[in-house]
Amino acid sequence: MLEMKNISKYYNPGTVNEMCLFEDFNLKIEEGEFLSIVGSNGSGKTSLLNIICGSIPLEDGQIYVNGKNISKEKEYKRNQMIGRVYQNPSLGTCPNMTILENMSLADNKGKIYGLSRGTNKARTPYYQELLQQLSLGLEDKLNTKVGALSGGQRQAMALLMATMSPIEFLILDEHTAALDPKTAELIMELTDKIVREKKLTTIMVTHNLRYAIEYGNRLIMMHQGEVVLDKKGKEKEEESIENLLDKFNAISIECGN
Ligand SMILES: Nc1ncnc2c1ncn2[C@@H]1O[C@H](COP(=O)(O)OP(=O)(O)OP(=O)(O)O)[C@@H](O)[C@H]1O
Repeated sequence: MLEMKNISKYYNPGTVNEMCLFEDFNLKIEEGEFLSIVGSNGSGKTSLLNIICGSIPLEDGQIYVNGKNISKEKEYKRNQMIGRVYQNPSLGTCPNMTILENMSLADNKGKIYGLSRGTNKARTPYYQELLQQLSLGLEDKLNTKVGALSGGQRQAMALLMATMSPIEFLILDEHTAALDPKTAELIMELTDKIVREKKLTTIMVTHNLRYAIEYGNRLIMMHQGEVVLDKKGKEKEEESIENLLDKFNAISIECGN
């Protein structure tokens, strides 16, 4: 379980550009939950993910994982229990390395030789088996540089690589936003399959309201650093794109947009 308690986050603190994004923010994510996060631009979605991953500092508050306070843990340490997939497919893979080398790198995540370029030949059949599940034919292109793959193929690999080592949390930061509709659909189906198989606690930021409704078992909407809608279970199942759009409109009107 992940718990964010009394979180305060300021950007540019102590300067004329100081901006308070989160003030006494609280969020609890249960083990095995698949949480979709939607919200207007600038509402704090990516900052929230960065706070969980330890990529940005906090002014105040604590983050607990299964009761353990990890607020002071460095990003690289938290990365051992977190798999993250970004909007840009290049960020989750090394374009100058081959598919085999990338798979090996992900396999070695968290180990002392984790940044080694060398590959463990004995693991090759296992990597091929994993790649086969993508149904993209990548298992036959092990020596192809990842930079030569399409965005969709790279994102499928990024997803596979992020979830190869044992992790507690999968963090998806608009991971289908840069893909064409058909490829985005494929990546979402693949995401759902991996999340179910590995029973991963998942946090997905998306601007795609249909994906937010269709996938996962909890949906929150953020606005100006606050959760303005939180639906779980049956309530979430009954949620519709129209309702979400109405909520978006209501928020915009409140803001005078
Ligand atoms: N490094 C930074 N320095 C200063 N302000 C920042 C920084 N990063 C984010 N912000 C501000 O914090 C607010 C929230 O940004 P964030 O990127 O978390 O929003 P978001 O909901 O992910 O937006 P989007 O949907 O556009 O990706 C915005 O007003 C943004 O300008």
